[in-house]
Amino acid sequence: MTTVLDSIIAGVREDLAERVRVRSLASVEADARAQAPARDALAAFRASSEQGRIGVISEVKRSSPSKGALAEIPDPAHLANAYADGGATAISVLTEQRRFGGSLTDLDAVRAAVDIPVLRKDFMVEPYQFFEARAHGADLVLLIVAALDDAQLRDFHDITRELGMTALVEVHDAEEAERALALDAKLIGVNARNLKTLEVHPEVFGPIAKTLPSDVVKVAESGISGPDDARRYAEEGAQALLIGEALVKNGTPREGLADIIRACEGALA
Ligand SMILES: O=P(O)(O)OC[C@@H](O)[C@@H](O)c1c[nH]c2ccccc12
Repeated sequence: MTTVLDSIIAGVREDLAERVRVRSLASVEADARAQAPARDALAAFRASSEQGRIGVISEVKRSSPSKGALAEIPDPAHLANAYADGGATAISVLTEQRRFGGSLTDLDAVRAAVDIPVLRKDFMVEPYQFFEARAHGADLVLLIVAALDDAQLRDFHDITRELGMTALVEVHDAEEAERALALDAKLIGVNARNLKTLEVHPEVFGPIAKTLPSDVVKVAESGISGPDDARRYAEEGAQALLIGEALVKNGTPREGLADIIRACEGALA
């Protein structure tokens, strides 16, 4: 059966083939290696949680396969500044075009606007994309365990680290969490949205988080609609949250984000 994830990845591969045709791997890799060093995102998350403060990865996302159009975001740099001012630890920029309305141009704009770590959020299926991410100034990339086999996971995790970036390794269940731990991943996201069905199941976070070692930064992802959901995740062991929709649809994202962070005070496990 073809899942949503499969069909997204088919589109990502087509778009990628076009970029590879225009620009060689060697050229992108040279550009990646010429960048200033990536920011240490893991240190930023750890510092935040040591201060008893929830980390937030605030997302720049125009649309999604589950919700359709969310927000126009004519000026991603402006939104990124609001996120940074509101206390974001990092900013996630969707670069997938067909379903999420993102681009590498958005990544460039956000990178130029803020100093905090930036995540290139895409469906990473070829080494080329990792060099591309670094060439565009990304500090973090996403590795979706459900989309990759163990050999790919290891290879891509190695490339990520070799380029000085941090991988946010995304899991949906206990078995995927095991595969993430086998990589020695230190930043693990539990996505409450099943990428095969697009349903959100917030109850998956707590039990998986409990099985993760204490040196792993645990990120709760998807469906966080506001301060109450955020606080619940903090109480269940989240050190960081990944929030898209609720922030892009908030007319005052800086304040919305600050409210979420405030709501988690005193709740971190
Ligand atoms: O907009 P939300 O429900 O706050 O979700 C954000 C984020 O978790 C979601 O965009 C996401 C999580 N993992 C992904 C993988 C690919 C694309 C998108 C995602």
